[in-house]
Amino acid sequence: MCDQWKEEFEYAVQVARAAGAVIRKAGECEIKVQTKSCAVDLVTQTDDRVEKIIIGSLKEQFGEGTHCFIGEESVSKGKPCVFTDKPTWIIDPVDGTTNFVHGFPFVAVSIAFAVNKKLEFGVVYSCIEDKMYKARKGHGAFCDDEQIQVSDVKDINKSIIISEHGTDRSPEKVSKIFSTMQKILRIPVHGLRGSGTAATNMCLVACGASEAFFEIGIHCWDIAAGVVIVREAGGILLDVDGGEFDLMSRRMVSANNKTIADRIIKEIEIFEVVRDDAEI
Ligand SMILES: O=P(O)(O)O[C@H]1[C@H](O)[C@@H](O)[C@H](O)[C@@H](O)[C@@H]1O
Ligand SMILES: [Mg+2]
Repeated sequence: MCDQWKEEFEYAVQVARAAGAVIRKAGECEIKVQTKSCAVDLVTQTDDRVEKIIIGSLKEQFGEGTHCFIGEESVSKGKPCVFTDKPTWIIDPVDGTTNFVHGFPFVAVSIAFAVNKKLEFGVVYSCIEDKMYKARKGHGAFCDDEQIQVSDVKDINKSIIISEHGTDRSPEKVSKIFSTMQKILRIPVHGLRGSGTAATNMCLVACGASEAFFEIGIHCWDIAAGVVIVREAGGILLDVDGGEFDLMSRRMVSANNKTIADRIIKEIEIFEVVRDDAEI
């Protein structure tokens, strides 16, 4: 029983590695860029192609009927984002599409698996760096074959904090995001960072390179795999108001410990976002 989902986990690692190879290869050719919700929300043929490869191989391996799939590109094409109790794969084929387009070298494949709405495992393949982050509930978190752990820093003044500004550039949101960043810088913290991929940002918290990553506006596919990796590395997840973390809420603080999380939360200026599972 304790080894439940081991086969799915190991297969997800293989699929993520193969998907990463496709992304690397595609990055060597001309990239045709299109936009989704706005002029800075980029998508490429590679995003679509890689999502089809991942979902296709998972369906072939585990059968179509019993497993459900939430994939960034399928949802952006109108597939409802419904999170049920059924075994569900949550996939971001190319996390860091803007980085991919620009040759900025942080791009990740993110694959998570949940049952009864509880995340069982997560795989984040940072494919340009060639680093495979993975974690299964109760089995620890790893980068390649090395076990990873969050940092033990409790003093916010000795921390590096990660955040991102996302693709919504409405003046009210941009000003809240930057006001929060200013307040955090002035605590002061050692530094503020952002890799351009939420999945990778979470792995940076999990391996102790950063004490916390927070963002409002991310989607479940950006962070689902990272959630398991952070938890299994000893870290915590909270909502941006300090309440319980909710995968569909598009709000998240991941941190090495509660002291750091609470201190960051004090500074976050919250703005409204539409939930991933909202009925539209
Ligand atoms: O590259 P994506 O899969 O679209 O994910 C991005 C997201 O769109 C952006 O809002 C976040 O700030 C980035 O950290 C994501 O990973
Ligand atoms: Mg993403």
